[in-house]
Amino acid sequence: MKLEICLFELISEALGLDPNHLSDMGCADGLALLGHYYPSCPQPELTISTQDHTDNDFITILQDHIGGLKLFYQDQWTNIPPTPGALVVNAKDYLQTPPSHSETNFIVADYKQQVCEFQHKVVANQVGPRVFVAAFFTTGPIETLKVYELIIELLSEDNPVR
Ligand SMILES: O=C(O)CCC(=O)C(=O)O
Ligand SMILES: [Fe+2]
Repeated sequence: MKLEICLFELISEALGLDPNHLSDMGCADGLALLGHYYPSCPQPELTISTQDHTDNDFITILQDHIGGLKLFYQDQWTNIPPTPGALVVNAKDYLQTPPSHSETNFIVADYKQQVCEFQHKVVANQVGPRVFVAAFFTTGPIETLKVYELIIELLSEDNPVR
């Protein structure tokens, strides 16, 4: 099974949906790849980070064996520790990675409680270069008139549309 299909199955199940729900919606239909090269930096403390941002996609899959990725969580910037051989799954709106679970690099937040804007950035590092390919699951580059609607199964009186 392809990794992205497996991930969207796990996310669907964690949200209490049918395992195929997110794939059937088309979340895995578009893939954009971006090569990243962060050179080693002799004085990281004098260097600004990348712009903080959220990814405009369903999920992003990253690898990080060096460190530098920071996530804005509970009003503070938190390091995402590098884990050789692991994949970091970064998600906009559907997921969240609480620091207490970050060693797993993949944790599903309660969509019903919180739909989060997932701000993150990358800071400079003395170690490097940090080189990898980021995989963005997005239908942005595909010409389509498809409209992604709310997942009504996740809405209730306690969790209305915000
Ligand atoms: O380099 C990283 O760890 C993250 C890169 C990133 O945030 C992005 O490509 O959107
Ligand atoms: Fe990003």
